Amino acid sequence: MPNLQQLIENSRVNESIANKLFEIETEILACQSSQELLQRLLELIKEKFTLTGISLLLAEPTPISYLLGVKLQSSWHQQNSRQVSAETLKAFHPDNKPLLCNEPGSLKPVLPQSLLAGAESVALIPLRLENKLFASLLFTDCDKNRFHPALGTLHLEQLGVKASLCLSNALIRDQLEYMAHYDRLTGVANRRLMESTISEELVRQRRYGVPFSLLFIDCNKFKQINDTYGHDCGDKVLTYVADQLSQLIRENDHCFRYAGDEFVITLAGQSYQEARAVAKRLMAFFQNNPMPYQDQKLAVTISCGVAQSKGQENMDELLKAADQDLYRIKSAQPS
Ligand SMILES: Nc1nc2c(ncn2[C@@H]2O[C@H](COP(=O)(O)OP(=O)(O)OP(=O)(O)O)[C@@H](O)[C@H]2O)c(=O)[nH]1
Repeated sequence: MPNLQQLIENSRVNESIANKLFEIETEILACQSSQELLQRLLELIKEKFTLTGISLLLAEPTPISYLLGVKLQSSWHQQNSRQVSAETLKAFHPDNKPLLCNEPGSLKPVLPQSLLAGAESVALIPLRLENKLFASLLFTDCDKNRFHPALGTLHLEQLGVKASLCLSNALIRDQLEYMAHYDRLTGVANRRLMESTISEELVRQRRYGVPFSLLFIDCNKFKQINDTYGHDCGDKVLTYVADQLSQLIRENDHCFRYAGDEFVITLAGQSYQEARAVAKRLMAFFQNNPMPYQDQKLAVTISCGVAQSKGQENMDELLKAADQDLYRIKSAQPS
């Protein structure tokens, strides 16, 4: 039977842990995005619970790949997270509860190399989104007894549930932000984001006198693709075009879906001649690279109109000039 002194000491420890969890929850609730939340969560846990190491194991495929896609390549994710198959992760949490282990060797396949050296015991805490396992928080400690399997996991469960709830909130914000600015089918930015990008570029051009050009792009005979191969194939073509365009332009250029089969690319700091050269390069790429579709190669080609801002015109005038150039190019093509 624990004596009174021990009970008082236990309750003091519990209260201290509850306070730390409350502080973490309060801070992460204020985060504006899921990315900010994950970063802050890991920093706070490591600091408040003085862990040897901490990392994030992300279930692959993730239920939010369209939100995480690009972010996974960031240096933060490279250093602090790791993708693990959803099946492997699920096997650690058969009852959705945290896993404690002081035989870290058995977790070697999922333990990041950087944490392996100082790990004598490990805790894995499941994070869930809409009832699906999304990730596991991975804690390591140099004390073999810190995460001894015989210990209770109530506090870790609370941490997992609270972090999951806060993450769900942040993801709703991310999704709203994404829907407002990105095209769900192709993943490239939408017309709304295009408008603010062009406005900013025009201001920059007027202030610093740097050139600014844009391309107005249309897929050739797209209606025919839809009519011949079906709407799903048409959707794949649009995604293919958007992916290729995004990869073919520079980091500070941007690709937007304008409408239907039309895309706009902004070329920061590029003159008319340079923009023409980009247009030529993009059109040639599609001429030479038909889209793999089922067991065929589908001809997918584009036409590009070009316009350069001279510093006087507004966004609509600039887009109109590029559209007229596109019309001129399309009219010259054999039907
Ligand atoms: N599959 C699919 N089709 C779309 C989408 N949005 C628009 N469309 C179709 O895109 C087609 C565009 O047709 P047009 O503007 O005539 O283009 P086109 O056939 O490429 O004609 P040209 O530009 O003269 O070569 C229309 O049939 C639209 O229904 C979409 O998200 N997915």
